[in-house]
Amino acid sequence: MRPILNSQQIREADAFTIANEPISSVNLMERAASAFTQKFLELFASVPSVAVVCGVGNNGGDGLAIARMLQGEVGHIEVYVVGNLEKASEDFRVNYDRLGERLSPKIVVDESQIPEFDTSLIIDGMFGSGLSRPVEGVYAQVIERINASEAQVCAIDIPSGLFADKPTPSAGAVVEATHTISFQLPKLVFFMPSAASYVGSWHVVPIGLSEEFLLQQTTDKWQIELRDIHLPLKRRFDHKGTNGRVLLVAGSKGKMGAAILSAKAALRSGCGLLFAHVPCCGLDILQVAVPEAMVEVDEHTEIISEVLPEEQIDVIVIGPGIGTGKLTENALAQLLQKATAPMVMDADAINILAANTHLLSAVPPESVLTPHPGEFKRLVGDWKDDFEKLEKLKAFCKKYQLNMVLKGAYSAVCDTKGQITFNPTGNPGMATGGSGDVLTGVIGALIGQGMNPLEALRAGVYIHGLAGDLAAHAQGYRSMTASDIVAMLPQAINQLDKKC
Ligand SMILES: NC(=O)C1=CN([C@@H]2O[C@H](COP(=O)(O)OP(=O)(O)OC[C@H]3O[C@@H](n4cnc5c(N)ncnc54)[C@H](O)[C@@H]3O)[C@@H](O)[C@H]2O)[C@@H](O)CC1
Ligand SMILES: Nc1ncnc2c1ncn2[C@@H]1O[C@H](COP(=O)(O)OP(=O)(O)O)[C@@H](O)[C@H]1O
Ligand SMILES: [K+]
Repeated sequence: MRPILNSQQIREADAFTIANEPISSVNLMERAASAFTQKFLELFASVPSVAVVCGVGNNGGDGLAIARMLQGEVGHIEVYVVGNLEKASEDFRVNYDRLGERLSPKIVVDESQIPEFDTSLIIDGMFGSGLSRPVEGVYAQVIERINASEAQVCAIDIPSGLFADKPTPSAGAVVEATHTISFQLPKLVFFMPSAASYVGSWHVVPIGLSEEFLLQQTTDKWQIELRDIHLPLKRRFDHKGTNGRVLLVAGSKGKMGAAILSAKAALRSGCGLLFAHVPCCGLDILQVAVPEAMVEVDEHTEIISEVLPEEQIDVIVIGPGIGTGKLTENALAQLLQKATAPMVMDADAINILAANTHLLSAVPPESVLTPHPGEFKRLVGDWKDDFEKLEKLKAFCKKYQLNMVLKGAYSAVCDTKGQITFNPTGNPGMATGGSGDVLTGVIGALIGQGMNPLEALRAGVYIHGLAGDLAAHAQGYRSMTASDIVAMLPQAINQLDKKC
């Protein structure tokens, strides 16, 4: 997993690398600028004109080095330095001197000197991880002008004005980048919905910071990587009884689709036997749609009113489409009394827990909850910003000793110790009804096959997002449906199996 470190730790990583590689600070800047330039040229095939806007710290130093490296690679280049040159950092000065006559920078210290920015692209190198307070004054005016321009904006390391690891006060100006090329590690704020319009699409480039130092750092936030996913092996003598016996409790009148999507997803994710408990009205529907499932029928015609857990069930998946009526609430409460297998609780099962929080202590250990932000809010109340949302996620998981995935772009998986891992796969095309039901089935099947629930959660969100990406590639973001995600599960899982 890729650690997500705070600004202080990244500064220390820079310093450790400089002292121990060893490499001079200005050569590390050269390496960073070169890594940025290479990625930039990959992203932007032909750039007629670019303005490089620099502060006087090391982010600005990067900007100067990048401007030098882009000579001959892009069309017209303009360089601006915002701020007082007397306060410039040492490495900024070295790069200032290296610029040469042709790129002679224009200095901006007051409003009258701010250009219109009519280039096709702007590189933002005003502030990076050294930002220590909200951006105001002439810096804020430059940012406003950048944001008002038609140009695409590519930020160096982080958009200027955005704090990497804490809320940015609304008073401070922030660059609205279309792209961000960041050094070595992603910043925590990149995973936050509220920062999306500033960060744009982001990319991380290695700059050779000491791996030894990075791995020693303490953090509770990580990003899932492909190499972290280890699917359960299929062995020659496996049989359906050893490949996971999953009980799916899902559906109600008018919402049998949720049960079908979860059931298909579980079967496509390798589960051996799928028992589906559905209301009477769902029997024919499910039998026809998913012939592989064994259906047990509730006494009630339209809803789930009583669930008797089968013997030898490895995992119980409950929630998609079940509704929150009193009888279903009772059925869940009874199930919680009897169940010993871990549970995957989604959708209305979470809504029932939120309305009856005394039930939370009865949830079997090692169970997982899969709320979207609306369901999560019902469980924990509102939050004032995305950082507080993550704190609430940690506190909830620790208090109830549950694993949880808070779904959305960069779904956050949290374990019982409060460690959070963000999932990088997935796309906005997945914001369509039924996508979450698919995820529930995938996670249930992986737990059923013997993965521990936390590993199953991480692998499940990764596979689900990858299948979503493949579906978007095949169908387009706008047209893809949850069924298309199910259809792409085999390809996604095959990709992971090939990597093993
Ligand atoms: N050797 C290194 O330390 C490396 C640093 N790198 C670059 O250096 C950046 C960090 O550089 P710095 O630490 O010099 O800091 P920045 O360049 O981010 O900021 C410059 C200075 O601006 C001042 N400042 C902060 N907030 C302000 C505000 N709101 N208004 C006005 N002034 C403000 C502070 O005194 C700060 O030190 C990274 O983001 C990255 O781009 C890279 O070149 C990699 C190597
Ligand atoms: N913009 C997005 N980027 C990546 N994944 C997304 C995005 N929007 C939704 N998803 C994923 O799609 C799923 C939606 O789940 P949910 O809201 O429960 O849908 P439903 O209740 O309709 O089944 C989640 O796994 C979520 O992470
Ligand atoms: K920047």
